[in-house]
Order: sequence, then C-alpha cells, then structure tokens
Amino acid sequence: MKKSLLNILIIDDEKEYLDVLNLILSKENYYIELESNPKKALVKSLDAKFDLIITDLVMPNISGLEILEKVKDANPHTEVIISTGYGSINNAVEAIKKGAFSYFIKSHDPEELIFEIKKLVKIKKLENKNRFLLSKSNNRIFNLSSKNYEFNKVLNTVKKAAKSNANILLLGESGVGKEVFASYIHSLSQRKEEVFIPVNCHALSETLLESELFGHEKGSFSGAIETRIGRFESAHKGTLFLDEIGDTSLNLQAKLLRTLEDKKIEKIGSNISKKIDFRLICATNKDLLEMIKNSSFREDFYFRISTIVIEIPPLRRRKEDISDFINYFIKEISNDTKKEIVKIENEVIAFLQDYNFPGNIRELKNIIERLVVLSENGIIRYSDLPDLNPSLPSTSNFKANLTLKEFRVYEEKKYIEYILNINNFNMTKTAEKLNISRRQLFNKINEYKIKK
Ligand SMILES: Nc1ncnc2c1ncn2[C@@H]1O[C@H](COP(=O)(O)OP(=O)(O)OP(=O)(O)O)[C@@H](O)[C@H]1O
Repeated sequence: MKKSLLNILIIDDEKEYLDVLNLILSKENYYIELESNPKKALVKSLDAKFDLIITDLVMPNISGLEILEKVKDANPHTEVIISTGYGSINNAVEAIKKGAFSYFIKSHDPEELIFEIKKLVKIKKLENKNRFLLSKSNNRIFNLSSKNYEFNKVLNTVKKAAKSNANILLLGESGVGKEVFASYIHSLSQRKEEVFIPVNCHALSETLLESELFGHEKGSFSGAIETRIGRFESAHKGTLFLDEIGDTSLNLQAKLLRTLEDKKIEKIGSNISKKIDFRLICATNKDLLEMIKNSSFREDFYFRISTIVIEIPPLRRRKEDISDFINYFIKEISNDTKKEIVKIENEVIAFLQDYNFPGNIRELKNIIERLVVLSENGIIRYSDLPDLNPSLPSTSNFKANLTLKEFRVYEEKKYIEYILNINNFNMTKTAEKLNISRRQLFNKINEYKIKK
C-alpha cells in the first residue's frame, strides 16, 4: 500500500460538512478520519498519528481553540487548521497566534483548503529532509570492519537485529563501543531517517533523569521553570538509547517498565498521556544478572529490555584489529588537528599490539590522540607513549633517592592520571574505579596538580 502523504483528522459537528470535505480531499493521497462529536474529537485529536487536525472553530461544549491548545501541548509537531464562518474571523486570527497553521473560511472555494494542505505537505517534506541530513551528519563513519571471528559473529547478529523492532541490550566493558553500536543499529533500521536520541543514565541524579526522560510541566517541581519535552517524546518514531541502564534506581526501572508496556508517557505534573512510538536500545557494563540476584535490578524490567542481548568483545580479544584501528585513528585525528603523519615508529605498533587496553577502543583512541598531538616532523614516536603500566613501577622513571612516601605519591599521581585518562576525565567513573569518593578524587587532583 502506498504510504499516505498526511494523516488528517477532520472535526466538525455538522456531519454533512465532514462528508463534503472528505469527498474533496479523498482525491489526494491522504489518510482521513472524520469526527462529529466534539468531546470524542478532543480525545482522538491527541493521537500522535495525526499530522494535521482540521477543526471547526465554534462547536457545542468544546471550541476549536481548546482543541488547538490541547493538541499543541500533547503533540507539538501536529499542525492544526481552523475552519470557520465569516463571523468568527477574529477568533481564527487569535488561533494563528496560538500556533494554528492557518485558517479556512468555510464558504470559500475548497481549493483554498487544498492549497493550504499542499503547502503543509511541502513543509513536512522539507522538515523530514532536514532531520535526515542532521541524523546523517551526526552519524560519523565508524571503523566496523574486523578480521576477528568472534567480532564478525557479533556484527552479523547486529545486522539481523537492527532490521527488527526488538529491544536490544548491549553489553561490554567501558569503551568497547556500545554507543557506536547503538547508533550503527539505528542507521541500519527502518527508523534510520528518524532521530537517534542517546541518554546517559549515569550522568544525572534520579529526579533529573526522570524529568529528562519524561519531560515536565511548568511548576511541577522546584526548578521546573518551563514546560519541557522529555527524551521519550523527542525519540518519537526514532530510536532511544539508554546508556548505563544498570545505574537506574529501582523506582525508575518500575516507571520505565510501565512505559515500555504501554508505550505511553505522561510528563511529570501532567495527567495527559501520550502514545509514543520508539525503538529501545539499552547498554551497560554492569552484570545485570548479578544485580537481579542482589535485588538492585528488576527481573521483569530486565526481560523487557533484553529481547536481543549483544555482547561486544573487549579490544584485547580482537588484537588482529589493533593495527587497523591505529591507522584509522591516526587518519581521523591528523585530519582534525591538521597534523600530517608520515611515519610511526615500529616500537609503537609492537607496544600497542602487546598492550591489554583495559579502557578498550576509547583508550586506544586517547593514546593515538596524544601521540599525534606530540608528534614532530610527522613522526609518531615511542618516547611519546604515556606510561601505560602503572601497576608495575618502571625503575627507569624514578630517581633512586626517593623516600618511600615520595615514591608512593609519585606512583599514585601517575595511576590517577592514567585512570582519569582512560575514563575520559569522567570524575564519577574514575572515583568509582579507584574506590574513593569524588571529593577525595578532587583533593588528589588539586594536591598533585593533575591537568587534563
Ligand atoms: N568501531 C569504532 N570505530 C571508531 N571509533 C570507535 C569505535 N568504537 C568505539 N569508538 C570510539 O571509542 C570511544 C568509546 O566508544 P563508546 O562511547 O561507544 O563506548 P561505550 O562502550 O559506550 O563506553 P561506556 O561504557 O564508557 O559508555 C568513542 O570515542 C568512540 O568514538
């Protein structure tokens, strides 16, 4: 079946008028529903499947203006055209100020209405094109080719899973590329021309995360100065990526579970629920099954989000890909920094081939970035490598006249720098890894004058 150009709901308490409009518009490729009961119309008009609501202005019980306000509140992307008689033109102008797309005078030639609708189709097409271009420009090209059997098997599963609408759970150590995979899945899916919305569940406090996801009404809590659309709503028709899902509270998991079951959301402080169509991808580096055992993760929620589970292997298990990654990052970073690289010392490659990469691809990228920045005359040098094995004190790097305390300080500083580096200077993650509080970490950074 050919996809309709526009989904339209027409509301008018005069049934005959509805039939006339239906007849005129049915010649075009539109999907049309009619509603003559204003109360039912109000409920129907909030369905996000409609791109356009054409509503009469003056009706018993409910006015077209009321419908306009509710529609715009529930689905800001749905357009409204007000139809009215001569007597109410002032109100129709008022409606434009409140966000109506246009108005149409009932006694005029219906061609005027058809013209307005065609104008809207054109605008929607342009909007879609913009969204597509935007998502393409956000969609950097990643290095997903591999010589590793295990990784290629994972990639195959990803390609199959991407075509379905199933919820996907991505597992893997920090820095293996879970977010890269999520956006790759989106780019292969039927939703590729729609938005990809990533949310990091770790970065925000529970209240902020809830409002980030569901949105809030103005004044619903202190700090809610303005009505805000949540990420679920922004992800409508596209893909929502919840990173670090293992860091959500049990409370929020219960709320998310309900949302996944009903595919409906309510803004905090609002009782209007909205249907949202989204594909969910979650990721974590935590052991969710272990968390279920110790009651910090809901089992029913786990089953909801894990229709397909994909585990991305760490970089140390795909060493045959390291040299390709080195070249890929050198190219990318030398392009960005406008530093041309002509040579890389063999010892650098040999060292990186041997190294275990606890921070995975992110760590390799950071190392290459450092090497490119420090390179001189286009040469990437072994001597510019950071000290990558801090747990083993390298005798060549300290003077033999240090006291034990000085030595400890020396090694501690190097280790903190190292962990900060592989965690992209994320304070929370670094503190967690070091098993100290963020405050203690800040104190150490100040004490040792560690710089990014
Ligand atoms: N296949 C790849 N090609 C190019 N760059 C990659 C690839 N995989 C990962 N990266 C880069 O490595 C870094 C980490 O990737 P990403 O954020 O996807 O990892 P992650 O597993 O989600 O990490 P975390 O668990 O810490 O959130 C990013 O800078 C990303 O661009």
